[in-house]
Amino acid sequence: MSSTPDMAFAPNVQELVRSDPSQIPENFLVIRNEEKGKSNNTADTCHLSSEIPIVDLSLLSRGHKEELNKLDQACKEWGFFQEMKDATAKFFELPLEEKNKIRMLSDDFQGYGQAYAASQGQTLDWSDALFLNVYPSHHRKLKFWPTSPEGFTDAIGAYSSGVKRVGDELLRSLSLTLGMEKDALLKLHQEVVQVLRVNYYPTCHMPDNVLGLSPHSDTGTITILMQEDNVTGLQIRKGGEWVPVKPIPNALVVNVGDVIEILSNGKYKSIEHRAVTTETKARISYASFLLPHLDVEVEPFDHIVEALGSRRYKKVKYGDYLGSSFKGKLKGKEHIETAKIGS
Ligand SMILES: O=C(O)CCC(=O)C(=O)O
Ligand SMILES: [Fe+2]
Repeated sequence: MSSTPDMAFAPNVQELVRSDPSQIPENFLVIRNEEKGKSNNTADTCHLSSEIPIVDLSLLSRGHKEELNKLDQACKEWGFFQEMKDATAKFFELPLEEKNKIRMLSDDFQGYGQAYAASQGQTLDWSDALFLNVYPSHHRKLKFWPTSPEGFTDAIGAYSSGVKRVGDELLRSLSLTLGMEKDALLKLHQEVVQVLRVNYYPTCHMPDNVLGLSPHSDTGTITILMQEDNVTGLQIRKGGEWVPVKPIPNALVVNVGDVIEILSNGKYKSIEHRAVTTETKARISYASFLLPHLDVEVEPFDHIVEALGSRRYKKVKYGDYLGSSFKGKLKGKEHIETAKIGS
């Protein structure tokens, strides 16, 4: 996985706001046509948030004693979730030159910087990010891991191991839901690749004129997102509307990614989502992307194709699919069109 972000034209957003909170450089300005005349940052669409399904993880594997034990373990990692939040907040408060010690380089997407600054002239997102490979462990490049504040590396490790357990459990449940034996998806992945992206969204004095993160779907299998409890920023597109996903304390948000859409032959669609900023509160979110090994060939399952009557997606090598997604700017659900038959 590699990208070529050219940080020369993508400024650090946190620093921009720190130096002059009233300036918004032109290349960040977006025209949000779809919301003419109303602000989606406010509460007017919040009631829709209640339609987002809430799944109690402990019920997913009811009856499987062994699974329950594993979940119990995963939930005990909850303390590590708070440690992760505390350490991350301290990291982002460090001076820029300190954070830049682990900045993204042009030949790797890992580190601290502005992800998806893919080409000059594109609209930029109002956020900075820390991007790290966490699993398999031998993918970790520790030179990009923050050494300050002290203990941050351990906090990331503990948090990611909790997320991994939850992720394995979700993949087992999804296998059953897709009509297969419970380890089918885990086997298909060969080894589940887990990548962490910590997003930092500074405040913006004109939040309706920028986007924290442009609309996109995640290219992996599922994404497990931890949000802060006290500020809403994530929105999902549902029935043509942007619906805010209000944080629920101690709950993780699970997004279905493009890989599930392909494997399920479109039965489950990847979720289009974006992040908005607010005028008064900076926001941090923690996205753990679970992906197949890059060599895995992803194509619709035969039994689902037979049931639906036609094959709608091509076979794609996951590494190629992911690699080409890094080349352009995030654009809604455009990327998955390249995997559709007839495209
Ligand atoms: O900040 C959020 O809630 C969304 C993050 C996200 O979509 C991503 O990192 O892919
Ligand atoms: Fe996302």
